[in-house]
Amino acid sequence: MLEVRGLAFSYGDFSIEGVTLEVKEGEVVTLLGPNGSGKTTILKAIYGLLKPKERCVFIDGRDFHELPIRERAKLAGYVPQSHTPPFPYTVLDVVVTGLASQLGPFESPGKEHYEKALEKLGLLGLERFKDKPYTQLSGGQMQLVLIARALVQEPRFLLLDEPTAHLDFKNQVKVLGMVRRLAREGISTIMTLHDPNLTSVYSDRVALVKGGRIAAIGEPKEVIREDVLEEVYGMPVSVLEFNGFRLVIPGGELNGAD
Ligand SMILES: Nc1ncnc2c1ncn2[C@@H]1O[C@H](COP(=O)(O)OP(=O)(O)OP(=O)(O)O)[C@@H](O)[C@H]1O
Repeated sequence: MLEVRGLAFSYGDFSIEGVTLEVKEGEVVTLLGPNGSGKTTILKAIYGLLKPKERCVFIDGRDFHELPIRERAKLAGYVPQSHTPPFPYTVLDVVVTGLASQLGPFESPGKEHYEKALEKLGLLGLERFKDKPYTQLSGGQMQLVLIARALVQEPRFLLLDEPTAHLDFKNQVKVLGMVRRLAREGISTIMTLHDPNLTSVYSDRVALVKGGRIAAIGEPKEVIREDVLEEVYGMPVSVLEFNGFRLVIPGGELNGAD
């Protein structure tokens, strides 16, 4: 289990305060909230790219940020919103960099590492791009490659920052379907999303983030509610029930009037 206990972080004029959540084995937890509410900051602070004010991230009771880098890489994989490698790597090389922490200081990746990378590219339908320069891919293709790079580590916890942001509808469903499939294998995901409908369909639990704090947390049916979403987004919404899922559509006037 991954536990975040009272995470606090400050950029100066923006603070994260008292973020507490638990992610069990095979659970998918989504951070949902307005632009600038702090979702990416929370994810980066959990992963340790930003340093929280106090020790606050524990996996199976062990302080995650204190563990050696190799062990951390086996436990958690992080996929940023975007990433530009410093060299014109091929797609396959970018995926192999996900294994960097598993190699010795002067060790080059071997056949088995490339095979593993190719397998993860296959999972995302990207084998045909393996020799293409990563920088020549579309935004959505780059995002899928970054997911493959995290998967190649075979971590127990995946931290995905807006994994569907640049993806067409089919690829959104493919990536989130993969997140669910991994969850069945015991791999947990914490991700940020912007679409309350995808959030409702693919999450076990949802944390609504507002102003650097968790405004509400629970199963989709508990928090994807008109009163909660109206409070968090400051706009009218209507929530419908369909096949057991919560579907959110804009409320009020559709011409933009409040
Ligand atoms: N490097 C930085 N230095 C200073 N302030 C920052 C930095 N990165 C983000 N912020 C500020 O922190 C706040 C939260 O940003 P964050 O990226 O976590 O929000 P978010 O909820 O992920 O937003 P979005 O949905 O737009 O991606 C914003 O006010 C932002 O301006």
